[in-house]
Amino acid sequence: MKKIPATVITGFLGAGKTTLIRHLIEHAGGRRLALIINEFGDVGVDGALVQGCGDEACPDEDIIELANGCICCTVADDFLPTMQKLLDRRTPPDHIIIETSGLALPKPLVKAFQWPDIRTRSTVDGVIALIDADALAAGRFAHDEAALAAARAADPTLDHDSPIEELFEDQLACADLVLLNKTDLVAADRLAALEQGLAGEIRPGVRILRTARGEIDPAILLGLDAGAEDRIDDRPSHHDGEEEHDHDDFESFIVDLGELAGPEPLLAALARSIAAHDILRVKGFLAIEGRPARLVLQAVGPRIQHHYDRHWQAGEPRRSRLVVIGQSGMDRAAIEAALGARMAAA
Ligand SMILES: Nc1nc2c(ncn2[C@@H]2O[C@H](COP(=O)(O)OP(=O)(O)OP(=O)(O)O)[C@@H](O)[C@H]2O)c(=O)[nH]1
Repeated sequence: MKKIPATVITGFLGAGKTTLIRHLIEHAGGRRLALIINEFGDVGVDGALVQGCGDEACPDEDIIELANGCICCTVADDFLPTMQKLLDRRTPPDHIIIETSGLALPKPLVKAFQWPDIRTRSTVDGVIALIDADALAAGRFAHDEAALAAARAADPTLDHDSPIEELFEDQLACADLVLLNKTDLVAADRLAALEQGLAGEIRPGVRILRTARGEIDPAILLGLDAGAEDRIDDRPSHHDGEEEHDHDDFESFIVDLGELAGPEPLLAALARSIAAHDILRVKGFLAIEGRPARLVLQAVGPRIQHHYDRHWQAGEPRRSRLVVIGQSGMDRAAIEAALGARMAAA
């Protein structure tokens, strides 16, 4: 029996994983894809963005959201049963795409494919790591020596490097292919320097390709035939030997804003909040008075983007909700107040 190939898409918060997957679906070339989408926040924004794109390659029932925290920590409870159900289907998909949350370690997920019931029926075709070239060029993955020294002084038991840098390195070390994405935002000579830097973090033989908006021929991404679960020990991780790890370094919350008269005041407040607090990623949908369509809002670091994607549907509550993800200890109350959040009691 032919094993069903599965591709793991990893990459830090906002690197462009969902955008890449949308492109993949739109250019699937007759393959029937199933998607497993994992998010750190409690609101399934990525699933909602991919759902309803109306593509035959990926009907809505083939898009499965795992929103209960990072997939690397919920493998047994969420991921394995989901895979089993997909593989048990009378007509299983041709290829499974797994989008991990931006904070997930890919290795435990690859390891899950060693589980006997999965191993006989599916294989990891490849781990693809997306890198946000803009964020990398801005030094957002490199550790800040001064901040690390201060954190160590405050907590002498601190046994790891910057959590963002560790994640970044883990995701790269597990990859079979690296996509240096968002190349539209970075000059070509800078990109060459970034590639040189990345070369030291990846396994021998792994290629780095440049992409913008995840536009790449699916034939390059799918069919790597890596069988990654069979060579798991080749993929070093900062968390090797640990029974469990946690994501205590990061946290997320939802800001509920109701319907807005217009987006501008919120966009301005958000820009100020991102500059003032340890916010890494914001995403969600806004309802704007007099507008039949929902406004998608995305912020990755200081860069905020928004566009109307589709009409609010009948019965769908017109409300604005944002997921805010950042470093633990963010001043949630101050951020909520700045954004004008509706408090639960209001
Ligand atoms: N300029 C530019 N923007 C991009 C590119 N790829 C993605 N984006 C934008 O970056 C933002 C985040 O993209 P997503 O595809 O949602 O990123 P993600 O990795 O799925 O995000 P998380 O799931 O939150 O980790 C969105 O506003 C995208 O439109 C790119 O190549 N260039």
